[in-house]
Amino acid sequence: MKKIKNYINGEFKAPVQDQWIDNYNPSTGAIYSLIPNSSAADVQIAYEAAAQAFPTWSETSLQQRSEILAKIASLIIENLDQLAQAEAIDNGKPLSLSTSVDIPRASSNFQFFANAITQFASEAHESTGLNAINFTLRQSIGVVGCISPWNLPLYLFTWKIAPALAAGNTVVAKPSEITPMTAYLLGDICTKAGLPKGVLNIVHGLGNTTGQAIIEHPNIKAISFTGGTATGAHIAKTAAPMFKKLSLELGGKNPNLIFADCDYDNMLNTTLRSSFANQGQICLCGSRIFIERTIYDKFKTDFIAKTKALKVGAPLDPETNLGALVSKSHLEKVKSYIDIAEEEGGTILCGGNYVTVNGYEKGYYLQPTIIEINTTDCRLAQEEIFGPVVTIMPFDTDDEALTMANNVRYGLSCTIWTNNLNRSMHLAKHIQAGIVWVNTWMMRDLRTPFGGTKDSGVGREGGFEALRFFTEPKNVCIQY
Ligand SMILES: NC(=O)C1=CN([C@@H]2O[C@H](COP(=O)(O)OP(=O)(O)OC[C@H]3O[C@@H](n4cnc5c(N)ncnc54)[C@H](O)[C@@H]3O)[C@@H](O)[C@H]2O)C=CC1
Ligand SMILES: O=C(O)/C=C/C=C(\O)C(=O)O
Repeated sequence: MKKIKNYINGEFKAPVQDQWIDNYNPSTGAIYSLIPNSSAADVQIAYEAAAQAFPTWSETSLQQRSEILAKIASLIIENLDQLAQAEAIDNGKPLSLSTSVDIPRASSNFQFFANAITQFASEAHESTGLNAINFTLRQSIGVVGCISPWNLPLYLFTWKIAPALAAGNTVVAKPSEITPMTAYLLGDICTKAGLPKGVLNIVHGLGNTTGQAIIEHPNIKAISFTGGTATGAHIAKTAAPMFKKLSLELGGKNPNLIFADCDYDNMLNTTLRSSFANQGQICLCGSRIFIERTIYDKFKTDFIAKTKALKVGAPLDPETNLGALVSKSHLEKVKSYIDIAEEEGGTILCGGNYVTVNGYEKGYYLQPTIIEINTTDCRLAQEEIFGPVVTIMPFDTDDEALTMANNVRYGLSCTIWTNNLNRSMHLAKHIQAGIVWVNTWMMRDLRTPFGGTKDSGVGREGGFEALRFFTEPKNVCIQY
């Protein structure tokens, strides 16, 4: 059985205690590799390698750092087929998606921050009348921790690592234990790109052992985390008394507000994607769909028809629209929400059942599911399901739509479908979310601030926000 190893100080290493975890292929339900369940001892070794590499890396010229990151970006593209296949097998997502989205974006993350760091500047303030000038240094923090989830494995792993490295930090990173493969393959790419030993250290293992050791480490001074809200709260509780810098990108329960005056065909096709892309396992998926009553019946009929036409299948089958869910326990969690639909007063309009895929009978497949609800005060409309399950409900007025959209503990993103400029401006201003899309979904410009409000997290990733997070400002005041 293939054994994935930790990547520490530029070398692949078995875990100190020789403890391993099974890694499942979600499309077949079979164990297909083993990964280290790294202990605090492994994290300490990774930390020491990172600490040793820090003085040199933080003083490496921006040009050199930028060239190495750009080289990683180009090697990811050279290895696109291998990485995309590995991601599809490890996560269960369609190969078409990992080939067109996940792996290209992982490359773009490195290329973007290779460029961004050469443009990052700090501020100066002249204290007029006092004969003084202030300038702000933005200094690398030191060793930082990056912890990422399983839904967009290499995409989100690199979204953290790239700015951390660009800003001159050295990194101890942990990918999700459920999808470790592409992070493992990244180690070799980093070596080939000439990233000096110890600058990036990848430690595999469970959240409550390996992850816990990273967040508790007294000298890892900043943590960038993406994952569930409960885990984010636990990290905040652990790290806050140690005064660590925290960036927490957490769950979402995003509203999709559809008005009668929208471009209907574009809305319908995009809503299908925002509902079921990656089996609905993206924190930005629009899982709560609210439709203006005058087009509700038409939308309902058309949306059901399009959803029924989606093919659930094996990730490597080019015809597949939805692959497998990431794990058996996650499949069961998502299904448990479908099972409470009736008692919550909901009606399952389509889907709702497991799918048996020929030749992949033990895989974790679920039909894309639409549930009609009549109140937003129910678990289906309040809790993050994080699967191919959406709710639909009509509204009559803009104010009602806004109230429904905001009636939730999360505040990550929102999509508004309308051709009325005033309406979109008004709603965008009053929606409680970190990201608002109008007449589009998941259109990403990596320069923009990315993150949520309320229980969707604290801090912003992306662009200079990420470089600010991964640096410590120091003001220098000179009187002349
Ligand atoms: N991007 C997002 O918004 C994501 C949201 N979720 C949500 O969270 C729910 C639970 O999914 P999980 O896989 O359990 O997510 P999780 O939040 O537990 O896992 C994310 C990462 O955090 C690590 N982790 C877990 N406990 C930790 C700890 N004590 N210290 C440090 N790191 C720790 C995990 O090993 C993984 O690398 C999902 O059903 C979904 O609703 C899950 C993944 C991504
Ligand atoms: O595009 C991005 O930067 C991020 C996308 C999705 C997530 O962060 C997520 O699903 O967690």
